[in-house]
Order: sequence, then C-alpha cells, then structure tokens
Amino acid sequence: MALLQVQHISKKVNDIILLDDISFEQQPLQKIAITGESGAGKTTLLKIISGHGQADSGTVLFEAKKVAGSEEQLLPGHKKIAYLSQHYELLNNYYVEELVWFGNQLSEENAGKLFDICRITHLLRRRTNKLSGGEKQRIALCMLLVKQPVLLVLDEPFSNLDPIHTDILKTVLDELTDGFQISCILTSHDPHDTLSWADEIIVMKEGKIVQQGAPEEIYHTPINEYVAGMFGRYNLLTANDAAVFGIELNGKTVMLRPEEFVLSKNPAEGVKGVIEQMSFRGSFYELQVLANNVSVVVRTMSNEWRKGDTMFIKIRS
Ligand SMILES: Nc1ncnc2c1ncn2[C@@H]1O[C@H](COP(=O)(O)OP(=O)(O)OP(=O)(O)O)[C@@H](O)[C@H]1O
Repeated sequence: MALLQVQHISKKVNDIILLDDISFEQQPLQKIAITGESGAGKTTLLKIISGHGQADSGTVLFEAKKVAGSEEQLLPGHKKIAYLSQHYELLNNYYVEELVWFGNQLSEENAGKLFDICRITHLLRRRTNKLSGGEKQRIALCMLLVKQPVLLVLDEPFSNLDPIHTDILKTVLDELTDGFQISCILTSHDPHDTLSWADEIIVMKEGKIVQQGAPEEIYHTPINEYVAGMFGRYNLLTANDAAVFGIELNGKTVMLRPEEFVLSKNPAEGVKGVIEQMSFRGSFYELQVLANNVSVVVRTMSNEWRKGDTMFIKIRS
C-alpha cells in the first residue's frame, strides 16, 4: 500500500491557480524529489501534504487516512509527517542538546544513533549562535526526527549549502531511510541533487505536474524543452539537423544531451566540424561544434581539443 496518496489537489488564491489537479503516490521508503521553476507551486504542495497548508479541493491520504488541512485543525501539521521549511529558524543562544532532547521520543541509544547519523554529536554542547548554516540545518532536521516521524518533507534543503554540506546531507538522508526507515520527499532546483538522490522525480510547472519518472527517464527522455532544460544543457535537432549526423527521423525532432556526441581526429569517425567555442567546467569541457551548418553543444572529458580545431563528430551509438 502507498504511504502517501496525493489525490487531485487544487488550490487558487485570488483567482490565480497555484496547484491544478495534482495526483501522485509515494511508496514506503521511496525517495521523491519535486523540481520545477520558481513559482511552480512546490512549496504550496509540500505544505498541503504535511498539513501546514489548505487545499481547495482534493485529498491527501497518509497511511490511508486523510491529512487534515491547516484550516481544519487547531494546530497545523501531522504527527507522523515532519515538515522542514526553507525558512526554518533555530532558537538563538540555546545549547544544541537542549533543543534536540526537547520532544524526544527515542530511547537514549537510538537518539545517540540519530545524532551520529545527522553528524551533530560533536555539536551538542555548542550554542546555536555558533553554528554554520549546514550544521543548523542538520540540527533542525534532528529536532524533527526525535519525534519519530514516518515521512520527512523538506523544502529546498540543499539550496543554501555548499557542495560538501550538500553531500553530507544527502548521506544523512540515505542513512535515515536505511537506518530509521524514514521516507522522504523534498524539493530542489538543482538537477544534480535530484538526479543523484531521488528514486522518482516530479517536474512541476505553473501548478501542474508536467512529467514524473525515474531520474534516467526524465534526463534522457524529457517530455518537452522545459523538462529538458531543468536537467542541464541539451541539443534539439530537427530532422534535417539529425540527417547531418546520419540519423533518419521522418520529420520528427530529437533531444540529445551534450555527452551523446563523440569527437575524433579520424575522418571515418563522423562528419567534419569545427570547434567554435570551448569552456572548462571542472570535470569536463563544454564545446560548441559547427558541422554542416548545424551547431551543437558537446561535452568531453578529453583536454586534447582547442577552439578552432577541425575534427569529426558523430552521435554515440
Ligand atoms: N499565500 C499566497 N497568496 C498568493 N499567492 C501565493 C501565495 N503563496 C504562494 N503564492 C504564489 O503561488 C505560486 C507558487 O508558489 P510556491 O512558493 O508554491 O512556488 P515554488 O515552486 O515553491 O517557488 P520557489 O522555488 O521560488 O520557492 C507563486 O506564484 C507564488 O507567488
């Protein structure tokens, strides 16, 4: 049975549609990431899922029971669903241990395990005004987790973190799923975070779900240019463009990611082209290649190419 069932959720404010007939399910321990442009409705949806917002119509079922909206209960929220807002705040000048023991429902041993998983054991005797952003966030998370939620709902948890703290948080979330059997749903703008972390991605635009699927599916077969663009650079080739690279599309178009092209110095290995632009991106180079008047973005890990080089390009088979 699904842990969470979101059924036909809609919401309007002043005739502006914030959510339009949103439905999806989350299985126990499934990791779902919701992405989409700013204003797509992600926060509004998370609040409704966790009982901190009110839908106009539709139902959220958690463990097959209705989650009451914020206007249907005195204290908004659901005791088994922990919601961490993008704008959480820790009480100032408290010891961390005072905060995390407050509301604790775990045994001392399990609380200790949780503090270890959240990488905050070394911070327990620290005051809250002497913490980094990443540390504060893991403490805010831990304050929710000591209450033994079943579902963790996180709004943009990676948005203010550097790559090191982002990786720590992803590891923490994975260990919570494995060690404490907690399911998680989160929002993120960053394709790298959603692709590497999620089992399932939901892409939203203007209050609607535009595509839902496994990360590989969303990345390689996006339903439209909006979804393609959310997950990085892409080439949209018409049938005529594709014919340059020897692909027959019968009038259709195809979307190809930059890494789907291969460059070679061997004339037998593709069509002749020239490198018009080149930029270093850390672990790869991004090239703009012109071949028979068709310009494509190409990604390569090789440092053998220079702007102005002539080479031969083909689509990876
Ligand atoms: N209480 C409100 N009254 C009127 N409009 C609202 C209200 N809350 C949100 N909105 C609008 O609803 C839309 C969706 O907002 P929401 O915060 O859910 O989007 P989001 O996808 O989370 O955006 P972001 O990624 O920028 O946080 C936005 O256009 C926002 O301005």
